[in-house]
Amino acid sequence: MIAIDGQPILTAAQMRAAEDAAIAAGSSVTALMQRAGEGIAAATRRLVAGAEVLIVCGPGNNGGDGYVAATALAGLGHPVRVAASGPPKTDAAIAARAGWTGPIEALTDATPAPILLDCLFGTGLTRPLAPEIDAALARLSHAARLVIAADLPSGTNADTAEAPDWAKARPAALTLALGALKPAHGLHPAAAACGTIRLIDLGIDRPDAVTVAARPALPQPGPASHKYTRGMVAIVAGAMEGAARLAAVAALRSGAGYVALYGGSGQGGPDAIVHRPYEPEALADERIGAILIGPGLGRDDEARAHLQALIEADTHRLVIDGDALHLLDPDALRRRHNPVVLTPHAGEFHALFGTPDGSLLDRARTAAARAGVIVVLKGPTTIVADAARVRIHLAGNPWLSTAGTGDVLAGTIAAQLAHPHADPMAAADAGVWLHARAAWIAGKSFIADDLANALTPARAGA
Ligand SMILES: NC(=O)C1=CN([C@@H]2O[C@H](COP(=O)(O)OP(=O)(O)OC[C@H]3O[C@@H](n4cnc5c(N)ncnc54)[C@H](O)[C@@H]3O)[C@@H](O)[C@H]2O)[C@@H](O)CC1
Ligand SMILES: Nc1ncnc2c1ncn2[C@@H]1O[C@H](COP(=O)(O)OP(=O)(O)O)[C@@H](O)[C@H]1O
Ligand SMILES: [K+]
Repeated sequence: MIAIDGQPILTAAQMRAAEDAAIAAGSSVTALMQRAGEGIAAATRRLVAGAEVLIVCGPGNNGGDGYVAATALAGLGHPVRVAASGPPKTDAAIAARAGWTGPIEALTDATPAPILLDCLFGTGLTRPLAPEIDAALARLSHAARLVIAADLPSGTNADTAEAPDWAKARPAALTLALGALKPAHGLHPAAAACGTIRLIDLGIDRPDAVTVAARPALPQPGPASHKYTRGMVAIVAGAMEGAARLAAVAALRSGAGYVALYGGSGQGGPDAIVHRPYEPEALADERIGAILIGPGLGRDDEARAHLQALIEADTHRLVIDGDALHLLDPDALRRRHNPVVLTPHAGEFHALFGTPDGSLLDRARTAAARAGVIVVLKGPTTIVADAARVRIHLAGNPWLSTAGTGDVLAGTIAAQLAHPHADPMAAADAGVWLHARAAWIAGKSFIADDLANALTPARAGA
């Protein structure tokens, strides 16, 4: 059982292909199932302190994992019962079922136990749960002290992240992803139904274009550093200066060496922020590493002109956020040479790109490919994508749902992007990671100013 940072995420079809490749290379479904079932048994035993476990088994290989886990737990003297929705149908599950010598109850009248181990369906789900199965899981999960899901809470669609009613009402305490994570482990509503997620590694080779974000490697200042080598951020201020100031504080506290606000009243905020009048020539300064436009910019003609000038000048890396996303033609970005990061929330993303096919992960990647940019699609799970890669961030928390936290994120990303030689995708990733870390440091009921301030300890600990 291992932590999920940096781990690949595979769709159900990719998982089947990876499993087929492992089998072609000499493994077998039975061997993989043995490893999965034993891993589930070991993780369960560690968590439940001797309490009785009811394992519910379905007809496919998820059920097969359950029979292996039941046999392993019983072999260790752990109290365990098994209930099934019907007979096993795959060869490996039939063999696993044959290894279990205890009784098998019918799912619909099984008596509950303190621990429910859910092995009914995993990635092979082909249709929503029948009402009597959902009802049985609702009854057994409510009566249990703890629910553990094998691979996914049964009834979850691995790719779209739709979740069944029983699991939305009674999330698992622990979900053990088998072989690799699936999109549903990261995307809501399914992610909330999974509880804590851990991986049981089955030794299968997996593509890594889509992964859970890992802890970033952040540059540290050295003896030769000065303010420009740490990265200079320019922020275009507009109608609501407070938003641009929040972004400026965030940029400074997350590692930028120099932050200047262009335009606005020239006042307010910490003295470390430099105020300058808005002049296109000033923004051509070669020492600027990245320019942020959008927080509090307004949506009038002046704002539109400022955005257009920056996009056309193509002299610097850009972060485009907030109001600027409402003024943007994403297709115009394709002509640019310097990297661009867009930071839309779901509504802004929809207004910019409509609803491309597929899961949120596919949509973010499709949009990034269309505009030739890096997309940071913000939400309870934040997705960072370029045309080829997707990183998902699960570490934020719901206290971030307060005004101004998006401005803080934009400034944090701009600071990472401004660092000389920063890889743009890694910079966007690092920004989201630092922002989430700051949210945990800021505690509960924080305001965006507290979050920006918490970036100092977040950056210090990274
Ligand atoms: N991918 C891998 O490398 C491994 C996968 N394993 C397990 O295998 C699982 C996938 O196994 P399967 O492909 O057999 O699929 P599942 O065991 O998830 O379920 C498929 C079975 O359920 C039936 N079914 C699907 N939706 C249903 C519904 N709504 N109501 C009633 N019946 C329904 C199908 O007809 C089929 O018989 C994984 O989730 C994992 O638990 C492990 O055993 C070993 C390694
Ligand atoms: N329920 C939530 N759980 C986790 N993160 C959230 C949640 N709601 C919002 N966030 C995060 O808070 C930030 C909000 O940004 P945004 O929507 O632009 O707000 P604003 O424009 O008010 O600053 C994003 O980083 C988003 O991922
Ligand atoms: K399951």
